[in-house]
Amino acid sequence: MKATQTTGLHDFLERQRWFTGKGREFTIESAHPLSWLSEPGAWPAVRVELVTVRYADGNGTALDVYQVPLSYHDEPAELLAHAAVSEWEEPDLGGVPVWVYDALHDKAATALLLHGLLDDVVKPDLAFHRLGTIEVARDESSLVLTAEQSNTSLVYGEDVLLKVFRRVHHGRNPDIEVHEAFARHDCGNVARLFGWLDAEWPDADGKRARGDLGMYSDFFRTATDGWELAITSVRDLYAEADLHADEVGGDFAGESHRLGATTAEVHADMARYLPTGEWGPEELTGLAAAMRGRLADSVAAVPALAPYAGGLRDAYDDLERSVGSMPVQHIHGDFHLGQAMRTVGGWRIIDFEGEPARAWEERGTLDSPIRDVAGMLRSFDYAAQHLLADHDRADEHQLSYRAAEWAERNRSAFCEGYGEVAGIDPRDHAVLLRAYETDKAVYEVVYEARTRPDWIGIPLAAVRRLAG
Ligand SMILES: Nc1ncnc2c1ncn2[C@@H]1O[C@H](COP(=O)(O)OP(=O)(O)O)[C@@H](O)[C@H]1O
Ligand SMILES: O=P(O)(O)O[C@H]1O[C@H](CO)[C@@H](O[C@H]2O[C@H](CO)[C@@H](O)[C@H](O)[C@H]2O)[C@H](O)[C@H]1O
Repeated sequence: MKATQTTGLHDFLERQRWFTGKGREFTIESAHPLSWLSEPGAWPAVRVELVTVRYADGNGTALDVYQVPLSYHDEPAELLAHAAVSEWEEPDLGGVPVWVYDALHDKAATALLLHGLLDDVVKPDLAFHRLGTIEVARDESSLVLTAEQSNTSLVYGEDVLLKVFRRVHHGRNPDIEVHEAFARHDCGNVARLFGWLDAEWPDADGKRARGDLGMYSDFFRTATDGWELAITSVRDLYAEADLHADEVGGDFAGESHRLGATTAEVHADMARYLPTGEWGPEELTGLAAAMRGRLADSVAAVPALAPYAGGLRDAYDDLERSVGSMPVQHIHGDFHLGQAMRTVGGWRIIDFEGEPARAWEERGTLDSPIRDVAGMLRSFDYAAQHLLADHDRADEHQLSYRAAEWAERNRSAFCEGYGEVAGIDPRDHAVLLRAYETDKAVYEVVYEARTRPDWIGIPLAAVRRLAG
């Protein structure tokens, strides 16, 4: 690879929100091009590069593979200046100078990603898979969604969303796995899957294997996400200093109740159509050990956790001692208010990729649905507390009291809604719920320390409460 291509890709990655290696020293190990999506001789020439990044830390053994769809132009494309990657001489295009852009911002290139699906395109190392018919015009142009995220999503017209996975892995992507099972069995509550793109590329040992690159689904054009709705309700409550949560106009408890019911339906469908299992004492010991391990790593990363470590470990000891056995199944894995979209037809759940910090091999493994319930309960706490954290008002007794009241009301409503569908209120699994909530709050302390230090007080307050 020419030095200019390496440098260009290196600098481009560093500028991207989805690049998880920001702040770490890294080199571009290789860039593996997949087949051209464009016709020979056509400009722009378009293909996906799979870029392997090697990090200098961890003895230089840590590798990530990023998907970078590129469009190569034979002259500068002024309208794409914001999406410029670099310029170099491209050997696969006869060595001519090319101006290279992020293809996801280039409408001529994204058209090929739509046509690939509509025409069931198959190339030696990549294939588009379509499920049923899709109501979309061939010439519908695309827009990149601006929401902060770890992948890149495009919307074609008003109805078709293409989520391009940035960090790619061999094997099935759990987001596609869940959406495919739901689509094949006609389940509601999630976006309808229209299809996906997968590809084959060599891994670090040179072995070829397949992995998923993108997922096409329904776009909820008029939906608002649960986090936005919840914090509007919290703002209303703070504005009405003398009223209780159930007395103000923006009371959210009805929505929380319905979200609980929807969550239970999604869990029931995952249990029906995807693998399930049962964990006995051995697996529960393993689960408690994993939670203790995560706590130890987190204390090392964020020493502010240390005073609570003993109390937090009690939650894991209780789990190991008293749970005995439990059913496990596919779950969401990173469930919070931002993963629930309120449409006119009710709540829809998105993004089944699991926790971003979790090793890929662990994602999509079976777990208790109580982990998701715990995730959402933590989210109600966040929604209630975040305005106090933003304005440094956590010490105002009256507001803190109101925040706790809002969180409790909505956590309760969610559990009741869940229990009405599942037949058992998740709060009846108190030991399990406490252990999972503790595990999530510990994860959040590290997440906030790294990404939003001003918010670290939110999970730390929960840690204090959970440590007893
Ligand atoms: N089907 C959808 N309809 C409407 N908006 C969506 C849909 N899926 C995702 N979004 C929007 O895109 C954002 C990021 O999506 P998500 O699947 O969570 O991506 P990531 O895995 O990168 O976090 C969401 O917060 C939501 O605002
Ligand atoms: O949405 P992602 O899969 O990228 O999840 C990560 O980012 C979330 C933040 O957006 C983070 O969630 C935490 O903050 C939320 C408010 O912004 C709150 O509702 C969640 O309860 C809290 O955990 C999530 O943990 C992280 O994995």
